[in-house]
Amino acid sequence: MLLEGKRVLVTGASAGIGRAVAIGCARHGADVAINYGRDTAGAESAVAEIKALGRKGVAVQGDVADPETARSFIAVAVDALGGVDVLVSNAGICPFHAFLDMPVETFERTMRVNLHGAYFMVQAAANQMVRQGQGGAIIAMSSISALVGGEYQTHYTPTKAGLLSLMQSTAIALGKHGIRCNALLPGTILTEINKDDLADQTKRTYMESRIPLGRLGQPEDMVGPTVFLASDLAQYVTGAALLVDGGAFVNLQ
Ligand SMILES: NC(=O)C1=CN([C@@H]2O[C@H](COP(=O)(O)OP(=O)(O)OC[C@H]3O[C@@H](n4cnc5c(N)ncnc54)[C@H](O)[C@@H]3O)[C@@H](O)[C@H]2O)C=CC1
Ligand SMILES: C[C@H](O)[C@@H]1OC(=O)[C@H](O)[C@@H]1O
Repeated sequence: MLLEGKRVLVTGASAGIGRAVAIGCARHGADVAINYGRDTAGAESAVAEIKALGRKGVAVQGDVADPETARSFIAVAVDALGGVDVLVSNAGICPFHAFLDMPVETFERTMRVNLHGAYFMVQAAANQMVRQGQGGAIIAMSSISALVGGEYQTHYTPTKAGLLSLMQSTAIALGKHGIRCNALLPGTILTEINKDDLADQTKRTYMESRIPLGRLGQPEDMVGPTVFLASDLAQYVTGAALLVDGGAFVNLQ
């Protein structure tokens, strides 16, 4: 039980990677609070799974783009779990769109959810960890897209590069408090975020062909790397970036 006694918060955890990670952390002994956007049924079923594992669980609705959401999420989590040891800043959107006619609203919303939202969450969780005085771990769900581009992701990839940079700077700012900050860089993981994009069978086959391990990722593939970075096994790991992509990034030819 690598996370026994730890209080873990995960944003955007009603579905996809966040949900798998939240339940996976509970499986490794953590009590878990989840933030979610709109999917109350998904959030409630995730909490039910966490509780079925014998752990505490609580779900808090809120749009991460609103700074107030971060304050209320941390407050409810502290009330329900007694404190915060780990934050997984995971909530994100990727509305695929061409660059030349990118709507201003799509650009701004993607920035606000993915980057501003993570900034507010990381800041609020870090302040709570500093108040507790016991250190902590912060993990941002960045992406392989922090390192490489995407034709229909010109609004999205900068947010993922921004998250990687945020973890590097907060690792420096928070090291003195014993708070570790790291970025996970998933490759292509099969979730709602890319369901429409990968419905194009030609694109899906091409993406699969680029992966040395021979398959696209599943949300469960993100659990082990998250648990590791959240756990004391990673006690000397901060400011790091961990690719979880089946080898896609290094596969030039
Ligand atoms: N699926 C993939 O291939 C990859 C995903 N990622 C990142 O992983 C994270 C999770 O994505 P997936 O699980 O794939 O997608 P998903 O669409 O299945 O899940 C996204 C989650 O974020 C929540 N969310 C969206 N907007 C929100 C908001 N404004 N406030 C609160 N919650 C909100 C959704 O409710 C949902 O629970 C995202 O940050 C994404 O950028 C990174 C690399 C690859
Ligand atoms: C949503 C995309 O399929 C996914 O998002 C990322 O961050 C990956 O790089 C993939 O492009």
